[in-house]
Amino acid sequence: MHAIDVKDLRKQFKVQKNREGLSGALKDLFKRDYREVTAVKDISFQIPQGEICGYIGENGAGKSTTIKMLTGILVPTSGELKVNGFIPYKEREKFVNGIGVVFGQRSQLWWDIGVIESFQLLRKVYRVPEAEFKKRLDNLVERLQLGDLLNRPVRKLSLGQRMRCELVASLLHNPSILFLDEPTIGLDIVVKTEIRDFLLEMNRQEGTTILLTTHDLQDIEALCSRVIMLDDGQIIYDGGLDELKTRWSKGREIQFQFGSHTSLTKLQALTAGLAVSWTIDNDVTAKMFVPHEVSVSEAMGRVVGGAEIRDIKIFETNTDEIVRGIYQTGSAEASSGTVAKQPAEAMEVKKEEVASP
Ligand SMILES: Nc1ncnc2c1ncn2[C@@H]1O[C@H](COP(=O)(O)OP(=O)(O)OP(=O)(O)O)[C@@H](O)[C@H]1O
Repeated sequence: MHAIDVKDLRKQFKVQKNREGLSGALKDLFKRDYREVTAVKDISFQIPQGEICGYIGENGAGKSTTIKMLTGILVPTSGELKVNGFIPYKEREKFVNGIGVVFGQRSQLWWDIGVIESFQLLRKVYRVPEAEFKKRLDNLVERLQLGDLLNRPVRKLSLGQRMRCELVASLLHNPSILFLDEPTIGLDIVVKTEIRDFLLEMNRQEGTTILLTTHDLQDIEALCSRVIMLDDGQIIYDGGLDELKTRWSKGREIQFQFGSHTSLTKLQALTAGLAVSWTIDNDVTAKMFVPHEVSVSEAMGRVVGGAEIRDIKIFETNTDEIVRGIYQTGSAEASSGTVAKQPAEAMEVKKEEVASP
């Protein structure tokens, strides 16, 4: 059984149209016009147990709407979804025991009471036996170094401290799937690193499945072996991070430090016939850009065979730049021919939009 199984999932919202001017406002009072916004357009994917998958896309791509459907907050307009074998919006009571959720911009802790009291309340909500709760809490408190924060009210915590508490809160009932929506937003690099290390360790030790939405691609680099990219409600890429880099990076840059004075003419002569380009940094340092269609080893071989080399640096492809490039060009399908599908014809909203509590 997959941890998450989604087939042709779609979500449409009815949004009220506002007519212009005073007469428009008056007309709106008597007869409202609506338009439909399709936030998620018939997407399909499966996530096996124990995987950490990044779910990325520009603002408004449909990430949060998907997470809300997966966690039972929203009812899909059409399509199928199963999380831990349950249909989230139908079987909520059984379902919530197996999942943990952290929304980076919203707290699940009570603002004015001590952290430990919030945890105790959550223990009751999830019906975790006291002994099991204590064992789990001690372990999480140690791993996330929360010791002296437990008695403070949440409103007195820094963002980093609160986020570590949010993680503990989401894990107290030992869920097998964790949904994280922007878990490192606004945090400094030290706390971000602590949280990433903790998540990795938990995934390795306990096999927790994690679906992570983030705008911080370093989160993805640090944690995810797989990434699903959304654009305008559709999946435009689903695969490995390395493959994403290879497929969309334009090439590699290699910096050489030479043993003696060099020049553009000399370097171009060395790589004559290859479609590489050179930039001179100073008398002894230059960068060679090798596009994908040219073999890196052949290009390097030519330079190494024809000049005295002191040092070579190969620059890693920068995921930020690649992903931003894909966003800017609109749909990545244009350049890749990956998963993307055409949206189905608009469908009527058949069910309640928001799941009943
Ligand atoms: N309750 C709602 N009513 C109407 N439209 C909505 C509602 N929720 C989301 N939308 C619309 O659906 C689209 C997808 O929104 P969603 O919040 O899922 O995107 P996102 O990828 O999570 O964006 P962000 O990165 O900004 O959080 C947007 O056009 C948004 O305006």
